[in-house]
Amino acid sequence: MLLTVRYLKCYKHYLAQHIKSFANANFSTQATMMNKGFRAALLQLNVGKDRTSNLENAVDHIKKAKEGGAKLVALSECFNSPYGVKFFNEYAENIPDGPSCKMLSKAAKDNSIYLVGGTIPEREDSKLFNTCTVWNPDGEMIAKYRKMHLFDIDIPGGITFKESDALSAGNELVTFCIDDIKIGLGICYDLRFEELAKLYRLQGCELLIYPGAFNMTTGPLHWELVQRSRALDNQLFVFAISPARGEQGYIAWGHSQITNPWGKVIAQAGHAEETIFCDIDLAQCNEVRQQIPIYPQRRTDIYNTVLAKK
Ligand SMILES: NC(=O)CCC(=O)C(=O)O
Repeated sequence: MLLTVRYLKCYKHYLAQHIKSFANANFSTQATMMNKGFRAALLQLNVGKDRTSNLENAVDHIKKAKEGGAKLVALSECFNSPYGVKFFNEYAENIPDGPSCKMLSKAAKDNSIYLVGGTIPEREDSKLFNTCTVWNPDGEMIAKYRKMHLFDIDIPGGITFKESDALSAGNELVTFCIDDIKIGLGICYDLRFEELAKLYRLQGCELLIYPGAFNMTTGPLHWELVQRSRALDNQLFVFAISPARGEQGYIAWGHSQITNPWGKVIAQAGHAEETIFCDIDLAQCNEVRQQIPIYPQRRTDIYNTVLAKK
């Protein structure tokens, strides 16, 4: 029932978009839309301590991404502030009234794009969250996702990080639609949790977007691998967007990436500031799902029996 309501919501949105775009059609030759797809741009940006310059840099790159034909533009985890437990409180903002959201809304509207606003530290009452917002081409916030799995790890001689010292975890899956394409949201460490991705697949998603910031210990071994795993297991596209690699504080791995439903990496950045563009053909999801039909072949009868005993 819930799924039907969600599908209808997507479909309603799809119809509204098409009626609107038909009315506004200028029959330009710019090929930003394909059959069932769009051009995406992932912005891997330098991030420093000055929030205003981080926001200005993002605005600049969003404009360039639009000029490059992107219909969807996505930013990284903590694109507006340094990533670190000691910084979350200092940089936290109310959503949607804080300066970062104001900028995201305006940038989406000025450029008439869908904008996945990376993440920002969010304050609500006495709690802080690591939160991703999504904006439509009218500058309206259409989704808000709070990181569900907090990044708490301890690798001696590598990295120790405890997000839960400052942040609270979100408790909700969040999706949004572009035309009839359903997109699920996660944030960085969420990538490691296959169950989350599977639930999104079961809700009908064809693309998962994870603003992230892997580190120099786990990044080389796991960043590409976990994305390919989520994409292959669920036969959908995965986008992950990192900040560019800095020189001090938390050093991000970089390598923002787009993986297709075959599990193939189809675009990947280096570690410096860079925008990657990619034309996404969502028809590939159905193609893989038909040719290797693992979903209907799952033995949920067995899985559920075993799980019930746990
Ligand atoms: N920001 C994060 O959640 C980092 C996740 C990470 O680096 C990992 O190894 O997982």
